[in-house]
Amino acid sequence: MRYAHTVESVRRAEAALMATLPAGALMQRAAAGLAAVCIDVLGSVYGARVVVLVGSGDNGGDALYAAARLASRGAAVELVVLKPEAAHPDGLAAALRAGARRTDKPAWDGVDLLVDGVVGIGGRPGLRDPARTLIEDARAAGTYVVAVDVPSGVDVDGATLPEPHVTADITVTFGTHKPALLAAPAVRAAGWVQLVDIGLVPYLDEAGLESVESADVRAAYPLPSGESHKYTRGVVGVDAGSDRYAGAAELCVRGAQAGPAGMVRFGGPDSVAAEIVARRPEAVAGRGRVQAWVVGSGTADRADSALRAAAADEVPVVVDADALAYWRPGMVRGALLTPHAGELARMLDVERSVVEAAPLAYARQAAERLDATVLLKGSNTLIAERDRPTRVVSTGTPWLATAGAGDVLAGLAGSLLAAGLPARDAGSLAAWLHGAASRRAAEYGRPITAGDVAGAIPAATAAVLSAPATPAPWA
Ligand SMILES: NC(=O)C1=CN([C@@H]2O[C@H](COP(=O)(O)OP(=O)(O)OC[C@H]3O[C@@H](n4cnc5c(N)ncnc54)[C@H](OP(=O)(O)O)[C@@H]3O)[C@@H](O)[C@H]2O)[C@@H](O)CC1
Ligand SMILES: [K+]
Repeated sequence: MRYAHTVESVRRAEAALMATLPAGALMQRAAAGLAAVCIDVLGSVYGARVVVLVGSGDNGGDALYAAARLASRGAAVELVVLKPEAAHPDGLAAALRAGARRTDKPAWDGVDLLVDGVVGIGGRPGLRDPARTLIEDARAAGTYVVAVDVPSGVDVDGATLPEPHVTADITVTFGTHKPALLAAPAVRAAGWVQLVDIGLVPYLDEAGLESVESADVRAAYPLPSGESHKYTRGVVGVDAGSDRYAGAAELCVRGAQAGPAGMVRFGGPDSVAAEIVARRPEAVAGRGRVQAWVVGSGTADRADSALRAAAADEVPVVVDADALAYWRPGMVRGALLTPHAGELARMLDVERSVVEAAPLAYARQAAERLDATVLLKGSNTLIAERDRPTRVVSTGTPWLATAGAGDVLAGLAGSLLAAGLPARDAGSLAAWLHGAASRRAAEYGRPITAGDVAGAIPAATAAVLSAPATPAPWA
Protein backbone atom coordinates (compact mmCIF):
# COMPACT_ATOMS: atom_id res chain seq x y z
CA MET A 1 0.00 0.00 0.00
CA ARG A 2 1.16 3.51 -0.67
CA TYR A 3 -0.40 5.93 1.78
CA ALA A 4 -1.41 9.55 1.31
CA HIS A 5 -2.06 12.03 4.10
CA THR A 6 -3.84 15.34 4.04
CA VAL A 7 -2.08 18.66 4.57
CA GLU A 8 -3.49 18.92 8.09
CA SER A 9 -2.25 15.47 8.97
CA VAL A 10 1.23 16.20 7.54
CA ARG A 11 1.39 19.47 9.46
CA ARG A 12 0.56 17.68 12.72
CA ALA A 13 3.22 15.05 12.18
CA GLU A 14 5.75 17.65 11.08
CA ALA A 15 5.23 19.66 14.28
CA ALA A 16 5.73 16.57 16.45
CA LEU A 17 8.86 15.51 14.56
CA MET A 18 10.32 19.02 14.47
CA ALA A 19 10.04 19.25 18.24
CA THR A 20 12.65 16.47 18.43
CA LEU A 21 15.12 17.98 15.96
CA PRO A 22 17.41 21.00 15.67
CA ALA A 23 15.94 23.92 13.67
CA GLY A 24 16.16 23.44 9.92
CA ALA A 25 17.02 19.74 10.07
CA LEU A 26 13.84 18.65 8.30
CA MET A 27 14.31 21.05 5.44
CA GLN A 28 17.87 19.77 5.00
CA ARG A 29 16.59 16.20 4.77
CA ALA A 30 14.04 17.27 2.17
CA ALA A 31 16.60 19.27 0.19
CA ALA A 32 19.12 16.43 0.23
CA GLY A 33 16.52 14.03 -1.19
CA LEU A 34 15.44 16.55 -3.79
CA ALA A 35 19.01 17.26 -4.88
CA ALA A 36 19.73 13.52 -5.17
CA VAL A 37 16.82 13.05 -7.58
CA CYS A 38 17.91 16.11 -9.61
CA ILE A 39 21.44 14.70 -9.82
CA ASP A 40 20.02 11.38 -11.07
CA VAL A 41 17.97 13.17 -13.70
CA LEU A 42 20.89 15.28 -14.89
CA GLY A 43 23.37 12.44 -14.99
CA SER A 44 26.27 14.80 -15.35
CA VAL A 45 25.82 17.77 -12.97
CA TYR A 46 28.90 19.81 -13.80
CA GLY A 47 27.96 22.48 -16.34
CA ALA A 48 24.28 21.47 -16.44
CA ARG A 49 21.83 24.38 -16.59
CA VAL A 50 19.21 24.36 -13.86
CA VAL A 51 16.47 26.95 -13.33
CA VAL A 52 14.80 27.03 -9.91
CA LEU A 53 11.43 28.75 -9.35
CA VAL A 54 11.45 29.93 -5.75
CA GLY A 55 8.13 30.70 -4.01
CA SER A 56 7.67 32.46 -0.72
CA GLY A 57 7.19 29.51 1.63
CA ASP A 58 9.19 26.50 2.80
CA ASN A 59 8.64 24.80 -0.54
CA GLY A 60 10.88 27.54 -1.95
CA GLY A 61 13.26 26.89 0.97
CA ASP A 62 13.62 23.23 0.01
CA ALA A 63 14.29 24.28 -3.58
CA LEU A 64 16.93 26.83 -2.50
CA TYR A 65 18.91 24.37 -0.37
CA ALA A 66 18.77 21.82 -3.19
CA ALA A 67 19.95 24.58 -5.55
CA ALA A 68 22.90 25.18 -3.24
CA ARG A 69 23.82 21.49 -3.44
CA LEU A 70 23.58 21.45 -7.24
CA ALA A 71 25.55 24.70 -7.59
CA SER A 72 28.29 23.37 -5.33
CA ARG A 73 28.53 20.32 -7.65
CA GLY A 74 29.21 22.66 -10.57
CA ALA A 75 25.73 23.14 -12.06
CA ALA A 76 24.91 26.55 -13.52
CA VAL A 77 21.93 27.38 -11.33
CA GLU A 78 19.60 30.30 -12.03
CA LEU A 79 17.14 31.34 -9.33
CA VAL A 80 13.87 33.02 -10.20
CA VAL A 81 12.80 34.43 -6.85
CA LEU A 82 9.09 35.18 -7.21
CA LYS A 83 8.66 37.40 -4.14
CA PRO A 84 12.16 38.44 -3.03
CA GLU A 85 11.07 40.03 0.25
CA ALA A 86 9.44 36.72 1.33
CA ALA A 87 11.95 34.13 0.07
CA HIS A 88 13.53 31.82 2.65
CA PRO A 89 16.46 34.06 3.71
CA ASP A 90 18.96 31.41 4.83
CA GLY A 91 18.17 29.19 1.85
CA LEU A 92 18.65 32.09 -0.55
CA ALA A 93 21.96 33.04 1.07
CA ALA A 94 23.16 29.42 0.89
CA ALA A 95 22.29 29.10 -2.80
CA LEU A 96 23.96 32.40 -3.70
CA ARG A 97 27.04 31.46 -1.66
CA ALA A 98 27.32 28.20 -3.57
CA GLY A 99 27.37 30.10 -6.88
CA ALA A 100 23.72 30.26 -7.97
CA ARG A 101 22.72 33.47 -9.76
CA ARG A 102 19.46 35.36 -9.77
CA THR A 103 17.45 36.14 -12.88
CA ASP A 104 13.91 37.28 -13.70
CA LYS A 105 13.68 35.97 -17.22
CA PRO A 106 15.61 32.77 -17.93
CA ALA A 107 16.48 31.88 -21.52
CA TRP A 108 14.82 28.43 -21.68
CA ASP A 109 16.80 27.20 -24.63
CA GLY A 110 19.38 24.73 -23.31
CA VAL A 111 17.98 24.49 -19.79
CA ASP A 112 18.40 20.90 -18.57
CA LEU A 113 16.07 21.04 -15.62
CA LEU A 114 13.43 23.24 -14.03
CA VAL A 115 12.86 22.83 -10.29
CA ASP A 116 9.33 23.88 -9.29
CA GLY A 117 9.55 25.30 -5.76
CA VAL A 118 6.65 27.74 -6.21
CA VAL A 119 4.29 26.23 -3.61
CA GLY A 120 3.91 22.96 -1.76
CA ILE A 121 1.32 21.91 0.76
CA GLY A 122 0.73 25.53 1.77
CA GLY A 123 -0.34 26.54 -1.72
CA ARG A 124 -3.79 27.46 -2.91
CA PRO A 125 -4.92 25.77 -6.14
CA GLY A 126 -4.00 27.59 -9.33
CA LEU A 127 -0.94 29.68 -10.24
CA ARG A 128 -0.43 33.42 -10.36
CA ASP A 129 1.81 35.42 -12.61
CA PRO A 130 4.74 35.51 -13.08
CA ALA A 131 4.92 31.79 -12.07
CA ARG A 132 2.20 30.93 -14.57
CA THR A 133 3.99 32.52 -17.55
CA LEU A 134 7.37 31.11 -16.56
CA ILE A 135 5.91 27.59 -16.37
CA GLU A 136 4.19 27.98 -19.73
CA ASP A 137 7.41 29.18 -21.36
CA ALA A 138 9.41 26.33 -19.84
CA ARG A 139 6.86 23.76 -21.02
CA ALA A 140 6.79 25.28 -24.51
CA ALA A 141 10.57 24.85 -24.63
CA GLY A 142 10.20 21.19 -23.59
CA THR A 143 12.11 21.69 -20.32
CA TYR A 144 12.21 18.70 -17.96
CA VAL A 145 10.39 19.57 -14.71
CA VAL A 146 11.01 18.29 -11.19
CA ALA A 147 8.29 19.41 -8.77
CA VAL A 148 9.11 19.91 -5.10
CA ASP A 149 6.65 18.03 -2.83
CA VAL A 150 3.68 18.57 -5.20
CA PRO A 151 3.29 20.13 -8.65
CA SER A 152 2.46 23.74 -7.82
CA GLY A 153 -1.14 24.75 -8.43
CA VAL A 154 -2.82 21.36 -7.86
CA ASP A 155 -5.47 20.90 -5.17
CA VAL A 156 -3.35 18.92 -2.70
CA ASP A 157 -6.10 17.32 -0.58
CA GLY A 158 -9.00 17.22 -3.06
CA ALA A 159 -6.84 15.94 -5.95
CA THR A 160 -8.66 18.20 -8.42
CA LEU A 161 -6.69 19.90 -11.14
CA PRO A 162 -7.60 23.55 -11.59
CA GLU A 163 -5.82 25.47 -14.33
CA PRO A 164 -3.15 26.64 -14.41
CA HIS A 165 -0.83 24.24 -12.66
CA VAL A 166 2.63 22.77 -13.09
CA THR A 167 2.83 19.47 -14.98
CA ALA A 168 5.91 17.67 -13.72
CA ASP A 169 8.01 14.85 -15.12
CA ILE A 170 8.99 13.87 -11.59
CA THR A 171 7.56 14.94 -8.24
CA VAL A 172 9.83 14.54 -5.22
CA THR A 173 7.58 14.37 -2.20
CA PHE A 174 8.52 14.34 1.46
CA GLY A 175 7.51 12.11 4.37
CA THR A 176 4.34 10.66 2.82
CA HIS A 177 2.35 10.92 -0.39
CA LYS A 178 -0.30 13.60 -0.66
CA PRO A 179 -3.80 12.78 -2.09
CA ALA A 180 -3.01 14.75 -5.27
CA LEU A 181 -0.11 12.36 -5.96
CA LEU A 182 -2.29 9.24 -5.96
CA ALA A 183 -5.76 10.23 -7.13
CA ALA A 184 -7.06 11.52 -10.46
CA PRO A 185 -7.21 13.99 -11.99
CA ALA A 186 -4.36 15.69 -10.05
CA VAL A 187 -2.12 12.62 -10.32
CA ARG A 188 -1.83 13.34 -14.03
CA ALA A 189 0.23 16.45 -13.21
CA ALA A 190 2.69 14.61 -10.96
CA GLY A 191 4.64 12.44 -13.40
CA TRP A 192 6.76 9.81 -11.69
CA VAL A 193 6.52 10.24 -7.91
CA GLN A 194 9.58 9.75 -5.72
CA LEU A 195 8.97 9.60 -1.97
CA VAL A 196 11.81 10.85 0.25
CA ASP A 197 11.85 9.53 3.81
CA ILE A 198 12.37 12.42 6.24
CA GLY A 199 11.46 10.50 9.39
CA LEU A 200 7.80 11.54 9.44
CA VAL A 201 6.19 8.09 9.35
CA PRO A 202 6.11 7.36 13.12
CA TYR A 203 4.28 10.63 13.69
CA LEU A 204 1.60 10.22 11.01
CA ASP A 205 -1.98 9.24 11.84
CA GLU A 206 -4.08 6.93 9.66
CA ALA A 207 -3.90 7.72 5.95
CA GLY A 208 -6.99 9.15 4.27
CA LEU A 209 -6.15 7.54 0.95
CA GLU A 210 -4.24 4.38 0.10
CA SER A 211 -3.08 3.03 -3.21
CA VAL A 212 -3.43 -0.72 -3.66
CA GLU A 213 -0.21 -2.53 -4.63
CA SER A 214 0.49 -6.06 -5.81
CA ALA A 215 1.57 -7.14 -2.31
CA ASP A 216 -1.84 -6.14 -0.95
CA VAL A 217 -3.61 -8.23 -3.57
CA ARG A 218 -1.36 -11.19 -2.83
CA ALA A 219 -1.95 -10.94 0.90
CA ALA A 220 -5.75 -10.74 0.70
CA TYR A 221 -6.60 -13.05 -2.21
CA PRO A 222 -8.79 -15.94 -0.94
CA LEU A 223 -6.97 -19.16 -1.82
CA PRO A 224 -8.60 -22.60 -1.73
CA SER A 225 -7.06 -25.14 0.64
CA GLY A 226 -6.74 -28.91 0.28
CA GLU A 227 -10.06 -29.33 2.13
CA SER A 228 -12.01 -26.86 0.00
CA HIS A 229 -14.91 -27.91 -2.18
CA LYS A 230 -16.89 -25.82 -4.57
CA TYR A 231 -19.41 -24.67 -1.97
CA THR A 232 -16.87 -23.70 0.69
CA ARG A 233 -15.05 -21.63 -1.94
CA GLY A 234 -18.26 -19.65 -2.32
CA VAL A 235 -21.05 -19.59 -4.87
CA VAL A 236 -21.70 -16.39 -6.76
CA GLY A 237 -25.08 -15.67 -8.30
CA VAL A 238 -25.21 -13.58 -11.46
CA ASP A 239 -28.46 -11.93 -12.46
CA ALA A 240 -27.46 -10.10 -15.59
CA GLY A 241 -28.51 -9.68 -19.19
CA SER A 242 -31.81 -9.50 -21.02
CA ASP A 243 -33.02 -10.49 -24.48
CA ARG A 244 -31.54 -7.26 -25.74
CA TYR A 245 -28.23 -7.48 -23.82
CA ALA A 246 -27.33 -11.18 -23.64
CA GLY A 247 -23.63 -10.34 -24.12
CA ALA A 248 -23.50 -8.43 -20.84
CA ALA A 249 -24.62 -11.58 -19.02
CA GLU A 250 -21.90 -13.67 -20.59
CA LEU A 251 -19.19 -11.13 -19.82
CA CYS A 252 -20.38 -10.89 -16.23
CA VAL A 253 -20.33 -14.69 -15.91
CA ARG A 254 -16.85 -14.80 -17.42
CA GLY A 255 -15.64 -12.21 -14.89
CA ALA A 256 -17.19 -14.27 -12.08
CA GLN A 257 -15.63 -17.50 -13.37
CA ALA A 258 -12.20 -15.85 -13.42
CA GLY A 259 -12.37 -15.18 -9.66
CA PRO A 260 -11.87 -17.38 -6.59
CA ALA A 261 -15.48 -18.57 -6.05
CA GLY A 262 -16.14 -22.29 -6.60
CA MET A 263 -19.26 -21.96 -8.69
CA VAL A 264 -21.33 -19.47 -10.68
CA ARG A 265 -25.12 -19.70 -10.71
CA PHE A 266 -26.84 -17.83 -13.49
CA GLY A 267 -30.12 -16.42 -12.22
CA GLY A 268 -31.09 -14.30 -15.24
CA PRO A 269 -33.93 -14.91 -17.73
CA ASP A 270 -34.36 -18.42 -19.16
CA SER A 271 -33.85 -17.24 -22.74
CA VAL A 272 -30.42 -15.88 -21.80
CA ALA A 273 -29.59 -18.79 -19.47
CA ALA A 274 -29.78 -21.34 -22.31
CA GLU A 275 -27.21 -19.39 -24.26
CA ILE A 276 -24.96 -18.86 -21.23
CA VAL A 277 -24.90 -22.54 -20.34
CA ALA A 278 -24.19 -23.46 -23.95
CA ARG A 279 -21.24 -21.09 -24.11
CA ARG A 280 -19.99 -21.28 -20.50
CA PRO A 281 -20.96 -24.84 -19.48
CA GLU A 282 -19.41 -24.54 -16.00
CA ALA A 283 -22.19 -22.08 -15.06
CA VAL A 284 -25.31 -23.55 -13.47
CA ALA A 285 -28.63 -22.13 -14.61
CA GLY A 286 -31.37 -21.33 -12.11
CA ARG A 287 -31.53 -19.76 -8.69
CA GLY A 288 -30.29 -21.43 -5.52
CA ARG A 289 -28.16 -20.67 -2.49
CA VAL A 290 -25.36 -18.17 -3.11
CA GLN A 291 -22.92 -16.26 -0.91
CA ALA A 292 -23.08 -13.11 -3.06
CA TRP A 293 -25.04 -11.70 -5.98
CA VAL A 294 -24.03 -9.62 -8.98
CA VAL A 295 -26.95 -7.67 -10.35
CA GLY A 296 -27.50 -5.12 -13.08
CA SER A 297 -25.20 -5.66 -16.07
CA GLY A 298 -27.51 -5.46 -19.10
CA THR A 299 -30.65 -6.17 -17.05
CA ALA A 300 -32.46 -3.23 -18.71
CA ASP A 301 -36.09 -3.04 -17.52
CA ARG A 302 -35.68 -6.05 -15.20
CA ALA A 303 -33.16 -4.17 -13.04
CA ASP A 304 -35.57 -3.17 -10.28
CA SER A 305 -37.03 -6.63 -9.70
CA ALA A 306 -33.61 -8.29 -10.07
CA LEU A 307 -32.13 -6.07 -7.38
CA ARG A 308 -35.07 -6.64 -5.02
CA ALA A 309 -34.83 -10.40 -5.51
CA ALA A 310 -31.09 -10.38 -4.75
CA ALA A 311 -31.58 -8.13 -1.72
CA ALA A 312 -34.14 -10.59 -0.34
CA ASP A 313 -31.38 -13.23 -0.07
CA GLU A 314 -29.59 -11.08 2.54
CA VAL A 315 -26.13 -11.78 1.15
CA PRO A 316 -23.68 -9.11 -0.13
CA VAL A 317 -24.54 -7.78 -3.59
CA VAL A 318 -22.54 -6.12 -6.36
CA VAL A 319 -24.89 -3.49 -7.75
CA ASP A 320 -23.88 -2.57 -11.27
CA ALA A 321 -25.13 -0.66 -14.31
CA ASP A 322 -28.95 -0.66 -14.68
CA ALA A 323 -29.52 -1.74 -11.07
CA LEU A 324 -27.77 1.34 -9.67
CA ALA A 325 -30.83 3.48 -10.41
CA TYR A 326 -32.87 1.32 -7.99
CA TRP A 327 -30.42 1.30 -5.10
CA ARG A 328 -31.83 2.67 -1.86
CA PRO A 329 -29.49 3.50 1.05
CA GLY A 330 -29.13 0.60 3.43
CA MET A 331 -30.95 -1.81 1.12
CA VAL A 332 -28.30 -4.53 1.59
CA ARG A 333 -25.52 -4.78 4.15
CA GLY A 334 -22.07 -5.22 2.64
CA ALA A 335 -23.11 -4.04 -0.83
CA LEU A 336 -20.62 -2.88 -3.42
CA LEU A 337 -21.89 -0.31 -5.92
CA THR A 338 -19.86 -0.10 -9.13
CA PRO A 339 -20.84 3.06 -11.03
CA HIS A 340 -18.87 4.98 -13.63
CA ALA A 341 -18.88 8.77 -13.37
CA GLY A 342 -22.09 9.17 -15.40
CA GLU A 343 -23.99 6.66 -13.27
CA LEU A 344 -22.72 8.17 -10.03
CA ALA A 345 -23.68 11.65 -11.25
CA ARG A 346 -27.25 10.44 -11.83
CA MET A 347 -27.39 8.85 -8.39
CA LEU A 348 -26.22 12.06 -6.74
CA ASP A 349 -28.22 14.31 -9.06
CA VAL A 350 -25.25 16.31 -10.33
CA GLU A 351 -23.62 16.77 -13.74
CA ARG A 352 -21.22 14.09 -14.94
CA SER A 353 -18.50 16.70 -15.55
CA VAL A 354 -18.69 17.71 -11.88
CA VAL A 355 -17.97 14.12 -10.77
CA GLU A 356 -15.18 13.78 -13.32
CA ALA A 357 -13.52 16.95 -12.03
CA ALA A 358 -13.58 15.81 -8.38
CA PRO A 359 -13.95 12.01 -8.29
CA LEU A 360 -12.39 11.62 -4.84
CA ALA A 361 -14.87 13.99 -3.20
CA TYR A 362 -17.87 12.48 -4.99
CA ALA A 363 -16.92 8.87 -4.35
CA ARG A 364 -16.68 9.70 -0.64
CA GLN A 365 -19.91 11.64 -0.66
CA ALA A 366 -21.63 8.75 -2.42
CA ALA A 367 -20.41 6.22 0.17
CA GLU A 368 -21.95 8.40 2.87
CA ARG A 369 -25.21 9.22 1.16
CA LEU A 370 -25.85 5.82 -0.43
CA ASP A 371 -24.77 3.89 2.66
CA ALA A 372 -22.67 1.37 0.76
CA THR A 373 -19.14 0.76 -0.46
CA VAL A 374 -18.75 2.67 -3.71
CA LEU A 375 -16.33 1.66 -6.44
CA LEU A 376 -16.09 4.59 -8.84
CA LYS A 377 -14.62 3.40 -12.15
CA GLY A 378 -12.21 5.68 -13.94
CA SER A 379 -8.65 6.12 -15.18
CA ASN A 380 -7.82 5.35 -11.62
CA THR A 381 -10.58 3.62 -9.75
CA LEU A 382 -11.64 4.66 -6.26
CA ILE A 383 -13.15 2.47 -3.57
CA ALA A 384 -14.80 4.60 -0.90
CA GLU A 385 -16.40 3.45 2.32
CA ARG A 386 -17.65 5.49 5.26
CA ASP A 387 -15.04 6.04 8.02
CA ARG A 388 -12.36 4.03 6.22
CA PRO A 389 -9.41 5.26 4.14
CA THR A 390 -10.41 5.51 0.50
CA ARG A 391 -8.57 3.12 -1.80
CA VAL A 392 -7.21 3.96 -5.23
CA VAL A 393 -6.29 1.47 -7.95
CA SER A 394 -4.32 2.55 -10.99
CA THR A 395 -3.40 -0.66 -12.78
CA GLY A 396 -5.73 -0.12 -15.74
CA THR A 397 -4.85 0.96 -19.25
CA PRO A 398 -6.82 3.56 -21.25
CA TRP A 399 -7.74 0.68 -23.60
CA LEU A 400 -9.97 -0.55 -20.79
CA ALA A 401 -12.54 2.07 -21.75
CA THR A 402 -14.35 -0.50 -23.90
CA ALA A 403 -17.90 -1.89 -23.97
CA GLY A 404 -18.52 -4.69 -21.51
CA ALA A 405 -15.39 -4.17 -19.39
CA GLY A 406 -17.59 -3.08 -16.49
CA ASP A 407 -19.62 -6.32 -16.72
CA VAL A 408 -16.42 -8.34 -16.33
CA LEU A 409 -15.37 -6.23 -13.35
CA ALA A 410 -18.74 -6.67 -11.64
CA GLY A 411 -18.57 -10.46 -12.09
CA LEU A 412 -15.05 -10.64 -10.70
CA ALA A 413 -15.98 -8.47 -7.71
CA GLY A 414 -18.97 -10.74 -7.03
CA SER A 415 -16.73 -13.79 -7.07
CA LEU A 416 -14.40 -12.18 -4.51
CA LEU A 417 -17.39 -11.24 -2.33
CA ALA A 418 -18.73 -14.79 -2.51
CA ALA A 419 -15.31 -16.10 -1.51
CA GLY A 420 -15.64 -14.14 1.72
CA LEU A 421 -13.94 -10.79 1.23
CA PRO A 422 -15.68 -7.70 2.59
CA ALA A 423 -16.93 -5.25 -0.03
CA ARG A 424 -14.00 -2.84 0.24
CA ASP A 425 -11.41 -5.58 -0.27
CA ALA A 426 -13.45 -7.34 -2.97
CA GLY A 427 -13.70 -4.05 -4.86
CA SER A 428 -9.99 -3.27 -4.41
CA LEU A 429 -8.83 -6.69 -5.60
CA ALA A 430 -11.29 -6.83 -8.47
CA ALA A 431 -10.25 -3.40 -9.75
CA TRP A 432 -6.55 -4.20 -9.37
CA LEU A 433 -6.73 -7.58 -11.15
CA HIS A 434 -9.10 -6.28 -13.84
CA GLY A 435 -6.63 -3.43 -14.53
CA ALA A 436 -3.64 -5.77 -14.54
CA ALA A 437 -5.50 -8.14 -16.88
CA SER A 438 -6.27 -5.28 -19.23
CA ARG A 439 -2.57 -4.39 -19.44
CA ARG A 440 -1.68 -7.98 -20.08
CA ALA A 441 -4.35 -8.30 -22.78
CA ALA A 442 -3.32 -5.04 -24.39
CA GLU A 443 0.32 -6.14 -24.31
CA TYR A 444 1.00 -2.60 -23.12
CA GLY A 445 -0.41 -0.99 -26.25
CA ARG A 446 -3.08 -2.52 -28.49
CA PRO A 447 -6.87 -2.31 -28.60
CA ILE A 448 -8.69 -4.94 -26.52
CA THR A 449 -12.22 -6.19 -25.98
CA ALA A 450 -13.88 -6.94 -22.65
CA GLY A 451 -13.62 -10.64 -23.52
CA ASP A 452 -9.83 -10.25 -23.85
CA VAL A 453 -9.77 -8.75 -20.34
CA ALA A 454 -11.81 -11.61 -18.87
CA GLY A 455 -9.52 -14.10 -20.59
CA ALA A 456 -6.41 -12.46 -19.11
CA ILE A 457 -7.62 -12.37 -15.46
CA PRO A 458 -6.33 -15.88 -14.52
CA ALA A 459 -2.83 -15.10 -15.84
CA ALA A 460 -2.81 -11.72 -14.12
CA THR A 461 -3.88 -13.45 -10.91
CA ALA A 462 -1.19 -16.11 -11.26
CA ALA A 463 1.45 -13.45 -11.81
CA VAL A 464 0.56 -11.59 -8.65
CA LEU A 465 0.08 -14.71 -6.50
CA SER A 466 3.34 -16.31 -7.54
CA ALA A 467 5.52 -13.32 -6.69
CA PRO A 468 7.64 -13.64 -3.51
CA ALA A 469 5.64 -13.35 -0.30
CA THR A 470 5.73 -10.06 1.60
CA PRO A 471 4.10 -9.13 4.90
CA ALA A 472 0.41 -8.28 4.64
CA PRO A 473 0.03 -4.54 5.20
CA TRP A 474 -3.76 -4.71 5.59
CA ALA A 475 -4.81 -8.33 5.61
N1 LIG B 1 5.53 19.44 6.27
C1 LIG B 1 6.74 18.88 6.32
O1 LIG B 1 6.91 17.88 6.97
C2 LIG B 1 7.86 19.47 5.58
C3 LIG B 1 7.64 20.51 4.70
N2 LIG B 1 8.60 20.98 3.91
C4 LIG B 1 8.28 21.87 2.83
O2 LIG B 1 7.46 22.94 3.23
C5 LIG B 1 6.37 23.06 2.33
C6 LIG B 1 5.25 23.80 2.96
O3 LIG B 1 5.73 25.08 3.22
P1 LIG B 1 4.79 26.29 3.62
O4 LIG B 1 3.89 25.86 4.68
O5 LIG B 1 5.68 27.40 3.93
O6 LIG B 1 3.92 26.56 2.35
P2 LIG B 1 4.28 26.59 0.78
O7 LIG B 1 3.73 25.42 0.17
O8 LIG B 1 5.72 26.86 0.57
O9 LIG B 1 3.43 27.81 0.21
C7 LIG B 1 3.00 28.86 0.99
C8 LIG B 1 3.42 30.18 0.39
O10 LIG B 1 3.03 30.26 -0.95
C9 LIG B 1 2.22 31.40 -1.20
N3 LIG B 1 1.13 30.92 -2.06
C10 LIG B 1 0.06 30.18 -1.72
N4 LIG B 1 -0.65 29.83 -2.79
C11 LIG B 1 -0.02 30.35 -3.86
C12 LIG B 1 -0.27 30.30 -5.25
N5 LIG B 1 -1.31 29.64 -5.75
N6 LIG B 1 0.59 30.93 -6.07
C13 LIG B 1 1.66 31.57 -5.56
N7 LIG B 1 1.94 31.65 -4.25
C14 LIG B 1 1.11 31.05 -3.40
C15 LIG B 1 1.80 31.91 0.14
O11 LIG B 1 1.96 33.30 0.16
P3 LIG B 1 0.72 34.29 0.17
O12 LIG B 1 0.28 34.36 -1.23
O13 LIG B 1 -0.32 33.69 1.07
O14 LIG B 1 1.28 35.57 0.65
C16 LIG B 1 2.79 31.29 1.12
O15 LIG B 1 3.83 32.17 1.43
C17 LIG B 1 6.10 21.64 1.92
O16 LIG B 1 5.32 21.53 0.76
C18 LIG B 1 7.52 21.13 1.74
O17 LIG B 1 8.01 21.50 0.46
C19 LIG B 1 9.96 20.47 4.02
O18 LIG B 1 10.83 21.55 4.09
C20 LIG B 1 10.27 19.63 5.21
C21 LIG B 1 9.20 18.89 5.80
K1 LIG C 1 6.07 22.69 -5.84
